[in-house]
Amino acid sequence: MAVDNGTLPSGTRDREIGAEQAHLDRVYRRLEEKIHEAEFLMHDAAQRGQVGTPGALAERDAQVFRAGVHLNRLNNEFEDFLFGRIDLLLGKDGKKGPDGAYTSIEPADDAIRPDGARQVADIAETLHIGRIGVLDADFSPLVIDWRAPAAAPFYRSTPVDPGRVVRRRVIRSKGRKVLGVEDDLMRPELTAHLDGEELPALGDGALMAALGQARSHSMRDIVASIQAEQDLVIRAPAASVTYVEGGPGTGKTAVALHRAAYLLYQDRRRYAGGILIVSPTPLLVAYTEGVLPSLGEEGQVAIRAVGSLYDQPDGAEATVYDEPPVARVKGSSRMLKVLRKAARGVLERPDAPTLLRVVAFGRRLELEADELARIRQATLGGSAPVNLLRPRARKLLLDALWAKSGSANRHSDPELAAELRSSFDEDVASEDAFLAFLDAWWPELTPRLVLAAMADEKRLGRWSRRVLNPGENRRLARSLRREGLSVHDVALLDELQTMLGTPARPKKKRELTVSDSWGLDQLSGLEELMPQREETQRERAERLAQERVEYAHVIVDEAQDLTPMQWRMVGRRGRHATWTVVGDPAQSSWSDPDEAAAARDEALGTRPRRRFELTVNYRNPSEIAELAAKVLALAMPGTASPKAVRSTGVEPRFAVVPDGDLGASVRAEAEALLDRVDGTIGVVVAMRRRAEAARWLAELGDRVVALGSLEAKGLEYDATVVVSPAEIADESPAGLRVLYVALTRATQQLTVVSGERDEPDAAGVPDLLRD
Ligand SMILES: Nc1ncnc2c1ncn2[C@@H]1O[C@H](COP(=O)(O)OP(=O)(O)OP(=O)(O)O)[C@@H](O)[C@H]1O
Repeated sequence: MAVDNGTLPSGTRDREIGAEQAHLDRVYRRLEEKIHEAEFLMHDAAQRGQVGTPGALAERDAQVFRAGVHLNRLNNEFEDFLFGRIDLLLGKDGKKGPDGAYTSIEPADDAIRPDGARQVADIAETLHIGRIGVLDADFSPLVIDWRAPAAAPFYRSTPVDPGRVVRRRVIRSKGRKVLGVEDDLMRPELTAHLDGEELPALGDGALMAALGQARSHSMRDIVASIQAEQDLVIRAPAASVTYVEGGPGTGKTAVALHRAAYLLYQDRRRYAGGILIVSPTPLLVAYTEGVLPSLGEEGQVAIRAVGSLYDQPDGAEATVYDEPPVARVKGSSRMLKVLRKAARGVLERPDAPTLLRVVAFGRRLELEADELARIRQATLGGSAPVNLLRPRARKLLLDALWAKSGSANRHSDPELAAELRSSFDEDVASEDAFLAFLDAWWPELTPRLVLAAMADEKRLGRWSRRVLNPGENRRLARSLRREGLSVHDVALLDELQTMLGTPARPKKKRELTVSDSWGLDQLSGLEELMPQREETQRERAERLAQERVEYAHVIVDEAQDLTPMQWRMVGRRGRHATWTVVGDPAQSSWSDPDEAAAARDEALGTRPRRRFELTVNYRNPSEIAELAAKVLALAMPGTASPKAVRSTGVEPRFAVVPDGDLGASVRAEAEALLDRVDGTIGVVVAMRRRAEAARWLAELGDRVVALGSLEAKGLEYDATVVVSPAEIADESPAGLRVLYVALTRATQQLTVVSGERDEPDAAGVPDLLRD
């Protein structure tokens, strides 16, 4: 095989790029034809509109909508629209699938022949892979959608198990221009010919090219370089629970996002119910938000931070992080018992009315405090949602007043007696005094109201007796008195919403949009180029959350971090869903992983699990991965680190700061890194130093970001500065695991800054990072 190690004729690269350019030109010509088809459709639809019957008008609207979306999409110049190519040997059975490609994975027995000492073969099929599929006018595939079965060998083939693939090529293009190609040979020993010419291989391979690129503040898709073990997860059937574990940088988040796009492609009808991706922080949501649109999927997927899963009526967002001891209480399933008592006990307010006085049948009737308390207790028996018990409370009040009125024995005839009772009820229940009393005595409760009541330490103490100790009770009440919602409060609010229930109200009918009226059945021909919805991802997420619907598939990223209460909240959104759960126990910031695992199992129910493991670290160079492994050995002895796939030759740097001068030193280290890397720099500090660190770095521009250790979850930077490992490790019972997360965020360079507390040695290496 002709490999480009400097020996290939100089024109080979230009010729190969020229061939790909010719193919891309052909694809664009075909796309232009499709634009004309779409324009024709719009024109035709406008004509139909003139007919004027309601049916014709609706049809016109639908057609104009579809054609408009279609045009829009086609007119967009996709970066990397076409990104891959595979050159394949003849298949075993010579059969073609619906996309026009041969279906066999294995080569035919005589595909490879000996030729003296060499093995030779002819390329029987060349497929181009892209973000969406495009068929030529004769239905031959010009571009295969990356999610189609025929594209799977592009990802699955390896030199150990090449199947029919001889050469895998990644094509770099921008708009209509091919910029370069990177080849990987799956059968390097083979001399293969295409159209009589020997097949050359150019470049160092696409993966290394992708991994070496500078990072920005948005994650990129990895569609051109998905690796075989990742592809297995992405294409796993969506039955029950797909469970994926892997260390830092193994591509769990990337795989989860590509899986969402794959599932939609596979079964759009099934996932019309929506896919929910739960992410640990708003920062990670912002970082990953662009990946699905780049894969051609937006509308059906909602990416939400776990702290904004429950929509506040006032649109408030949870921004506060609780101190670890408080977070531990709020996240624990012990809170369930406390919340149940609070949701009911909150009706006993100090300012609740203690006397009901009405006039009925000309008599004054009264119910006093102890009678009212008995009625409340009788109403609250059982576990029905409190807000739904108001009609029952009203009924029991009327019963008690009726008994007091002495009218029960006025008639022996049951019909007359019933009539009298009903006119009594009508009289009393329409009386202003009764209505005002009911509103004050049994108001409609909101989760925020109950949480606010729990801020009163004495009342909370009554509800948490024998569940929380006095110290926990005090800290919890104090945290609820503070301004702003914490991330952990959100799961409590969501639980309370379930306990309180929402009284039935007349429903506002959602406006029927064109895309709703146009069923998926009716799509034809052009759909490979069209998104199905006009809503953006964010709008869709907001609408789904507002309607509090359940989802058809739930993907949980950084699953190791969900607390038991958060698992309950997420579980309620996927009671009938299939699930993909990705995580790494070694990165868990939750202090009691066993309790969280039990809650996870409860949320996922008895659905069978299919487990996958990702084993290769694509983020950190080996120099950084080796340092992080020392903390892993302390945090989770016996756990294997993922293998780093590359090395940069740059060892981590250790800096020691005389106490008191931390800010200036950290700023100097970050500034130095600005010259050494092209992309972003993350400075990770203990949570309590977040605000301070933002001030230290304020003038360094937007390539530098200050992060609390918990906020660093899932993110990555070209370079990181980790400030005082000991401070991060001491901050919570899960501190060593949080430090492990902090140390594994860099793609190029790492600087560790230590203070006295870190006990650095002469070389500046802190105690925690020494052998
Ligand atoms: N096949 C691949 N080709 C190119 N880049 C890849 C590939 N797989 C992963 N990466 C890159 O490696 C980095 C780490 O991926 P990702 O963030 O998905 O890992 P993770 O397992 O979620 O990490 P963590 O557990 O630390 O959050 C990302 O920049 C991602 O784009």
